[in-house]
Amino acid sequence: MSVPFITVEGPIGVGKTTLSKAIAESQQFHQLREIVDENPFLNKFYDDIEEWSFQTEMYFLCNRYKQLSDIQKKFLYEQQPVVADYHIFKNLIFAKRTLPAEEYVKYEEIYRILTRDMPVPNVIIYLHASLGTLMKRIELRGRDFEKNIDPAYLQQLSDDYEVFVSNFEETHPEIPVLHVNGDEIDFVNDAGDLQLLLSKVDETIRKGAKQ
Ligand SMILES: Nc1ncnc2c1ncn2[C@@H]1O[C@H](COP(=O)(O)OP(=O)(O)O)[C@@H](O)[C@H]1O
Ligand SMILES: Nc1nc2c(ncn2[C@H]2C[C@H](O)[C@@H](COP(=O)(O)O)O2)c(=O)[nH]1
Repeated sequence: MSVPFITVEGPIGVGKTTLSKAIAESQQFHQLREIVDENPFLNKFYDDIEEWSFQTEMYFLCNRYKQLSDIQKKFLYEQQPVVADYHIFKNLIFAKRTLPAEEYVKYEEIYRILTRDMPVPNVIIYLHASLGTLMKRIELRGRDFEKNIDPAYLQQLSDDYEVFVSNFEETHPEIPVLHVNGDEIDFVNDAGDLQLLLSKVDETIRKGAKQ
C-alpha cells in the first residue's frame, strides 16, 4: 500500500483549494497549497500575456518543483499523506496556451528534467464547471489581478484541461481520476453535497492506495 498523495485539479476558480482543504481536514492529511499571491509576475501577466508569459510559467514551474521536492522529503518519505491543490502537469497546460511555440519546446524540456523524479499522485480529483460558474467564483474570490480575466482565455484553459485529463487517463490507467461536476455539486454551501463528495473521495483514495 502506498501513502496517499492526492491532487485536486481543474480550471481557475473551480474550487481546488477549497476542496483540498476540506479533504485535508476530514482525512487529517497535510495540505499543500500552491503559491499564487507571491508570484511577482502574475499581475503583469494578466496585463500583457505575450510579454510576461515566459517569466510567469518559469516561476510557477520552479516554485512547484521546490514545493514538491520538500513534500517528498518531509511528508511522503515519512509515510504522511498529502493532498495538494494542483498536479504539476498544470504547468504544461498553461505553458502550451501562453508561450510561443519555440519557447514552449524549451520549457517542456526543462519541465521533463525537473519532474523526472517528482512524486506521482495515486489519486486525482478533477473538478470541472461551466464558464459561467468559473466566472462567478473568480468574482467571488475577488483577486485584483483576475478582475479583467478574459472569458475566452478561461474557456480555452477549461477545454485544454478536458483534453489533458482524458489523455492522462489513457496513458495512466493505474491512477484513478474522480470527475466532479462543479455545476451540480456545491460542496461549499451544501453540507450534504460535501459529505457525499468526501465519501466518494474516500472510496477513490482506497482504490488508489492499492496501486
Ligand atoms: N462547489 C462550490 N460551490 C460554491 N462555491 C465554491 C465552490 N467551490 C469553490 N467555491 C468558491 O469559489 C471561489 C474559488 O474557489 P477556490 O477554491 O479558490 O478555487 P481554485 O483553487 O480552483 O482556483 C472561492 O470563493 C470558493 O469559496
Ligand atoms: N500562467 C499561469 N497562470 C497560472 C498557473 N497556475 C496558476 N495560475 C494562475 C491562474 C489564477 O489566476 C491563479 C490561481 O490559480 P488557480 O488555478 O489556483 O485559481 O494563478 C500557471 O502555471 N501558469
